[in-house]
Amino acid sequence: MDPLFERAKSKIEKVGKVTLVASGKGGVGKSVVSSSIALVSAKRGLKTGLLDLDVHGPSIPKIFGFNGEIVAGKEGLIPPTLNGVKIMSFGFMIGENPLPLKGEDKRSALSLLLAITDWGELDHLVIDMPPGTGDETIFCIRALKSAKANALIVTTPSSLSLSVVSRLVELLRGEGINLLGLVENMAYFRCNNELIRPFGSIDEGFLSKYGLRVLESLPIDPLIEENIKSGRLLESSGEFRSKIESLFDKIVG
Ligand SMILES: Nc1ncnc2c1ncn2[C@@H]1O[C@H](COP(=O)(O)OP(=O)(O)OP(=O)(O)O)[C@@H](O)[C@H]1O
Repeated sequence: MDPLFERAKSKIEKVGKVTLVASGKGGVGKSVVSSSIALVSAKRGLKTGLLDLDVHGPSIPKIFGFNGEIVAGKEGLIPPTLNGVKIMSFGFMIGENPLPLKGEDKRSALSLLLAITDWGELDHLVIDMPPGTGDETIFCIRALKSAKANALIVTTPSSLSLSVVSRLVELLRGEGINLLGLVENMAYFRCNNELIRPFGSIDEGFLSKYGLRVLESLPIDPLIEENIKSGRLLESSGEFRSKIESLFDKIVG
């Protein structure tokens, strides 16, 4: 038994609700969706944390516009609170530098981050998982499964993005994680009142084959990029924001 791994697991087990946000491919908007869910969760009055477990490409500090330093207290690292959300990320330790870890060292780093973060009291923890179905995703799923987490898979409707979703579905279900469904991101935009879906639609046959449902379809919102640059993700993005609120109602209620 690895004591660090056990400590990491027990920390997460104490949280009321845990939402894992996973994706088969990188770049589909997993971090944007996790951050948005966490912001809505905090706005609804839940004590909310957001944990970025992406070792190689952590985006959460950028999305929240955080450049400060984190501090350690008696019980561990104290996650800074930004826009009502407590956030923790490898990005705080490495800044813009690469984290050249492999195999066992990477797993130890993930256990350490889980074990030494002092969340205090939390109602809801949103976890931005590493992308893909590799080693670190499997490790994180095993560390988090005893917390009775619910998972979401973020994908675009493109055939390439969907081609890896099935593997992730099987991985999550094989590890006994409750999979709530898919979030179809960057699914459409509106032009002259016409709804355009540049990547097409998710095939019904695919959904029924894997027993999945699309929980929400999110638009391509050009304001997101601007909002990220100013550290205010959900500011003034009407349709995207209302869809995230509706997604939150479906997954947390
Ligand atoms: N609905 C959207 N509309 C417009 N831009 C979006 C949308 N969702 C995400 N983006 C943009 O797409 C890019 C990738 O998003 P994000 O970093 O969240 O992806 P990711 O899946 O977490 O990637 P990775 O796992 O590789 O870190 C970002 O520049 C983000 O601003």
